[in-house]
Amino acid sequence: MLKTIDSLGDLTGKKVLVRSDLNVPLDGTTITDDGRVRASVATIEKLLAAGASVIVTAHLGRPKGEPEAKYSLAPAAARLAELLGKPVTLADDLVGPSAKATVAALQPGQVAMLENVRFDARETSKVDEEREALAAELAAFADVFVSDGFGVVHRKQASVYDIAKVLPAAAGLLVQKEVESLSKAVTDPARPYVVVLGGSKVSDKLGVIANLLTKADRILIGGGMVFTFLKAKGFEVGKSLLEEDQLDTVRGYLATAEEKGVEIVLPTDILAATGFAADAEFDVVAADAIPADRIGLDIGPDSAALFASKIVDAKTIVWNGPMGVFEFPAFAGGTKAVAQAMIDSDGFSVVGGGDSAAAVRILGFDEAGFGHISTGGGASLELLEGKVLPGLAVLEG
Ligand SMILES: Nc1ncnc2c1ncn2[C@@H]1O[C@H](COP(=O)(O)OP(=O)(O)O)[C@@H](O)[C@H]1O
Ligand SMILES: O=C(OP(=O)(O)O)[C@H](O)COP(=O)(O)O
Repeated sequence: MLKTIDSLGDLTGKKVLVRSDLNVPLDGTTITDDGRVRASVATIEKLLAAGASVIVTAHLGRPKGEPEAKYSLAPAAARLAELLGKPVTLADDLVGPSAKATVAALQPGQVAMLENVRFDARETSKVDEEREALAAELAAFADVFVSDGFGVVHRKQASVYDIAKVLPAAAGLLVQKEVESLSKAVTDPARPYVVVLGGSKVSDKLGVIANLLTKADRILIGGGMVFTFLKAKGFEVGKSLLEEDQLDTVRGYLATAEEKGVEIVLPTDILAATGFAADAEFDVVAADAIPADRIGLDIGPDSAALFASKIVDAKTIVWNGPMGVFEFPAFAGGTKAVAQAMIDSDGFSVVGGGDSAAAVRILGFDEAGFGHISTGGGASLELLEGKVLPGLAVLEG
C-alpha cells in the first residue's frame, strides 16, 4: 500500500516539498496544453487546506544538468498561480541562495516553486551518492515530502526516489488516482488486449515491448518508433527517426511475437516529408519505399484505417505516443484515427503520456470518451508491464 498524505499526521505549520510533473508542451513560453499543471492542483490545495506551506519541485524537458532559459519553469509557475488563485513564487535556482531565501520567507498557506530540478546534474546522476547529496539539500527545505509527479515515478532520480528516503514521505492524490485507475488494466485485462506505441522517446519505450509480448494480443507500432522496425525488416527509412543500435533487439521482438502468436501491426504507408516542418511537402509512400531524402512524419491513411480496425474490437486498449508529429496539422491524421477508434471501441481505454494526452485535447476529442487519461507515458507503460517503479516502491508503507 502506498502511504497517503493522511499518514503524515498534522501538517499545520509544516513545510511540504511536493514533487509534481509540470513537464508541459510549450510553444516558446506559451503552454499548449496545461493538463499536467491542472492535475497537480488537488494535492497542493489539500496541503494548503491542512495548514501547510508548499514548495513545488519539478522538471521541464531534458536540460543537460545546467540552467538553460528555455527550460525555465516560469510558464508552469504562472499557470499554477492562476489555477490556485494565489501567487506562486518561483526561485531563480534549485538549492542556491534564491531558493533558500524563498523557502525561508514562506508562510503557511503560501506556495513556492524551485527552478527546474534538472538544472542540477545530480538529479539524474547514476551515482547514488550524487543523487543523495542533492536529496539532502532539498530535504533541508521541508518537514515532509509528497510525491505527486506520476509521470516520473519510473525514474530513480533525486527528487523522486532519494528524497523519499530522507523525509517522511507519502503519495499525493494524483499518484494514488493513477495507480488505482491503471491497476484496472494491469490485473487480468479483458481481451483482445491491444497496445498502441508511438512517440519519439524510442529507446526509452522499446524496452516495454519485451514484457508486453507476454501480455498483449496485438501491438500496433506508429510514430517515431516505426522506423526502427521498418529498418529491422530491411527497408529504407530515409531521414526518419532511427535507433540504429536497437535493430537486433527489434528483430528479436519480431521473432518472439511470431513464436508467441502476438500480432505486431506495422504501418503499410507513411507520410514522407521533405523536412521536419509544419509546411513541409509530403507524399504518401509505401512503408517499404521511403525515399532516402525524406523523413516520415505520420502513418499514412491506409495504415490509419488498418490501426483503427485493430482497435475497435479490443476490450482493453493502452495507447502511448502520438502516431505522427500531430503538432503539425498535416501530420495529425494517424493520431486522430487512433484516438477516434479508442472512443468508438467499447473496451476499457487508457491514454498515457504528456504528449498523447495533450494530443487528445488539442485535437478536440472529449476526454470522457476514454477510460483513463494518464499524465505519464513511460510510467504508465512500465506499471502495465508489471515492473516495480522506484518512485512508487519508496512510498510503500
Ligand atoms: N514520425 C515521427 N518523427 C518524429 N517525432 C515524432 C514522430 N511521431 C511522433 N513524434 C513526436 O513524438 C512526440 C511525443 O513522444 P513521447 O514523449 O514519446 O510521447 P508521450 O509524451 O505521449 O509519452 C510528439 O511531440 C510527436 O511530435
Ligand atoms: O514527459 C514525461 O514522460 P512521458 O513522455 O513518458 O509521458 C515525464 O515528464 C518524464 O520525463 P522524462 O521522460 O524526461 O523523464
